[in-house]
Amino acid sequence: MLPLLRASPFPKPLLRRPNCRTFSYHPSSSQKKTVGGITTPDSNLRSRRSPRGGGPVKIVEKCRDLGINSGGFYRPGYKDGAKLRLYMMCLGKNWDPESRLYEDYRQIDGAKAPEIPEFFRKLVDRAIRASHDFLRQDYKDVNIEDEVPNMSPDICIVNFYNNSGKLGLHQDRDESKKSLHKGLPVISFSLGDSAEFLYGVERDADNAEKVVLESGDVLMFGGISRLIYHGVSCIHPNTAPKRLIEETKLRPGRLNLTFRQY
Ligand SMILES: O=C(O)CCC(=O)C(=O)O
Ligand SMILES: [Fe+2]
Repeated sequence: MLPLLRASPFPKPLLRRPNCRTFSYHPSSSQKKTVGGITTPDSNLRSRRSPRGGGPVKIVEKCRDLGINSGGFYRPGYKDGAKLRLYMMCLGKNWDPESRLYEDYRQIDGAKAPEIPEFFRKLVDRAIRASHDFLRQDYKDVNIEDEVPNMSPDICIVNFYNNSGKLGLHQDRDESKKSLHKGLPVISFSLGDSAEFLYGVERDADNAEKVVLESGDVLMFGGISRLIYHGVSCIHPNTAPKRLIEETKLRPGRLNLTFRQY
């Protein structure tokens, strides 16, 4: 269970239902689907090894490398002592699920957060540009900068879910007021097994929208959707691309990287 959320200190319009939109683009099926509230553009994350050196294999290898060193993966807990159903590692800044604060040194072992690798930042940049191209092409009436404002990530939270992993509905709202007010997007990369991702204007899992995030999908929520409730209801076992597993020996489960700007 997530701790109770405080009343929002942020302007109401960020949560207004009529303006919530989702654009979802699944490059694997060449299908463009509008599902209402968030953006998932083509990310180049599906190509085996991107020519510019930022493909999924390299991301998994980098996360593994960082994950076993200082500041690497651990199983975080909430205030009430319950453990999250995932392993987490923070890059750039540490985020503590118990206090909901960003800190230089994490509570569990005093480790400093490793730097965000430069090629991760480049991938984020490319994903933002891809989403702008996508919006320009298919949603001529939207203001691109309002929908997906540009941002430069200084936080990356890396989660690893095994096959029984999940994450309750929550808002990402611990970044600076300025960042939230501007609607700077949360940009999420999914690798490995697919996940059922829930989202909605309210914290109500029964009535939340659903989208399956596959390996290689990028999902963004910014602008008016920045404070959308979201979570992972389940992982679909054995759905990771075979090649990715063969090349990385990634264990069963799902790796997710979310980037934000504090
Ligand atoms: O794993 C995901 O897709 C979501 C992760 C998330 O919401 C978070 O880290 O705040
Ligand atoms: Fe989140």
